[in-house]
Order: sequence, then C-alpha cells, then structure tokens
Amino acid sequence: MSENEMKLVVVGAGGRMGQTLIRVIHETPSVTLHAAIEREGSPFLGKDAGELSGVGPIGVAVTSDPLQAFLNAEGVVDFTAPAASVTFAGLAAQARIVHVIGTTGCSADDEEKFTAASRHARVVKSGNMSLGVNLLSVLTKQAARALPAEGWDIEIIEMHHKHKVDAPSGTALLLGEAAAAGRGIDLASQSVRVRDGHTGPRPGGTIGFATLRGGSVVGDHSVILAGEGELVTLSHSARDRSIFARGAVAAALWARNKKPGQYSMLDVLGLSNQ
Ligand SMILES: NC(=O)C1=CN([C@@H]2O[C@H](COP(=O)(O)OP(=O)(O)OC[C@H]3O[C@@H](n4cnc5c(N)ncnc54)[C@H](OP(=O)(O)O)[C@@H]3O)[C@@H](O)[C@H]2O)C=CC1
Ligand SMILES: O=C(O)C1=N[C@H](C(=O)O)C[C@H](O)C1
Repeated sequence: MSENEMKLVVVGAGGRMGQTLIRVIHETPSVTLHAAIEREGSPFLGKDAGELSGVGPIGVAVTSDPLQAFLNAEGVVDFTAPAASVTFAGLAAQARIVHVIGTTGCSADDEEKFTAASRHARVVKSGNMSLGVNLLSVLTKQAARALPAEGWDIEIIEMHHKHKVDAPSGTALLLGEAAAAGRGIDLASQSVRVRDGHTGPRPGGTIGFATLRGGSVVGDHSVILAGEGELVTLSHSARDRSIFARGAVAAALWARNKKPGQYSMLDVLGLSNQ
C-alpha cells in the first residue's frame, strides 16, 4: 500500500453493492480497503472481505465496530439502508471523514440528519452514482425546459430487481427533480406517484412515476416527454453494479480535500452548472 492511497471503509460489506465496492476498491490503485463493516449478528462477520467479494483473501476481516474503523480511515462508502446511513453519518461526522451515501429511500427527517452531519463531514450523496445517469439528469432538465408544459407531459418509468425495497427509485426521484427544475416547478406538489382505478384525465403540468420490479434487473430508467403526435424518450440502462461503485470511489477521492459540506454527484462530475 502506498502512503497516498485513500483509506476507505465499506459499510454493508456483504450486500450487493458492498461486495461490488470491495472489488472496485481492490482494483483501483489510489484507494485501499481499510475496513469492512456489517451489522452485529451478521453471518459475514469474521470473513475475509476479499473472499466475500470474489477477489481472493486480502487480510481485511468483516467487523461490526464502525466507529473504530472510521477513526483510522479517510472515508466511508455507504450503500445500506436509511436508518443505518443516519447512524453512519453521525459517526463519520465524529471522525471528520468523507461519507459517500448511495442509500435510497431516505425520509425528509433522514435528510436533515445528513445535513447536520455535513457540518463536520464531507458528505457526497446521490440516488445514482453513475456518470450515465447524471448526464441523463442534465439532459432531462434541458428537455423539460425546452418543451412547453402545455402540450408536453413528463412520465418517468423505472425497473429494478425483485429485491429492491424502496419506490420510486432514488434515480427516478433524481430525474423527477431535474425535470421539475427544468420546468421551474416543485416536484413534491406536482408529482403523481401512483395511479389506480378511475383516476380521471391526467392533470396538466404534473410529473408521473411508474415502478416495475422483477428478476435481476440492475436498474433501467426512462424519462418520456409525451406531446401531441410525438414522444421524446431519454433513457439509461445499468448493466453492471460496478458503474455505481466506480462513481462512489471517484466521489470519495474528489471529496478528500474538500471542506465539510454536502455535495452531489453532479458536483463531483463538474455538471452542477448545466
Ligand atoms: N446511489 C446509487 O448509485 C445506488 C444506490 N443503491 C442503494 O444502495 C442501497 C443498498 O443496495 P443493495 O446493495 O442492493 O442492498 P443489500 O440489501 O444487498 O445490501 C445492504 C447491506 O447493508 C447491510 N446493512 C443494513 N443495515 C446495516 C447496519 N446498521 N450496519 C451494517 N450493515 C448494514 C445489510 O445487512 P443485512 O442484510 O443484515 O440487513 C446488507 O448487507 C439501497 O438503498 C439501494 O437503493 C444501490 C445501487 C446504486
Ligand atoms: O436498489 C438498487 O439496486 C438501485 N438503487 C438506486 C436507485 O434507487 O435508483 C440506483 C440504481 O438504480 C440501483
């Protein structure tokens, strides 16, 4: 290990993203896996993180003591669950390190806690860490701005694997926010998240969401702008979870020398002014 390699902790190390992160960190020269964390009672505790993720033994055993790990690390990469991410945010603030949060399905209350933690930690949070989806959000904002709300309806469709527990996906909401920003409207009051039964005609100016779940789909998203007699569809298909892990590692490295604060993947990618 070279002295300049950034020491990262992966929390939720046994999960789908946790294992992918361990693989990506292992193959990225500028970072090193400092610790791998799972919850108390997890069957992964004590196992070698490299063996768990398929890269072979790396001499880092999975433990359940995040604070101890954070105090000697420079960053934590967190794709777990909302309550866990809130706890990790408090600990990352205590340790004054970088906290990259990929967890989705967080409440407004959780978001306030991340903001509070960002007084001391450098927090990078995004519903999608891939370059492609962040570019798609820029294109969505531009399309929503260019096509008039009267006559052009916006619908967002997403499909994910059958294990996903939150809906709409963090990405769908991120794309919804981009469309709302392009239109200059408030997403929370203008979104239609569910349709069932006699709904009546579509209210003009709203942004609709549709959720599909099944099989092993990594993550598909489409933004449809539907006009009279024509459709514009902007879409992204994730084929491999390493796109999210590579983005998260890039985010940790980017935030390494930043001031405490809350940042997005658009900041990391230099796309926030688009
Ligand atoms: N922003 C992005 O680019 C992406 C975001 N995601 C999001 O990341 C999250 C995780 O997804 P995925 O990997 O598929 O889910 P998994 O369920 O496969 O993994 C989550 C892991 O976190 C662990 N965990 C939960 N609570 C704790 C805790 N308190 N302490 C330590 N470990 C804990 C789980 O353990 P246990 O099983 O014991 O609960 C599990 O191993 C989801 O919110 C998903 O939407 C996913 C991909 C990309
Ligand atoms: O749970 C997943 O798997 C994914 N979650 C994120 C989301 O909610 O958008 C990102 C990606 O699509 C995969």
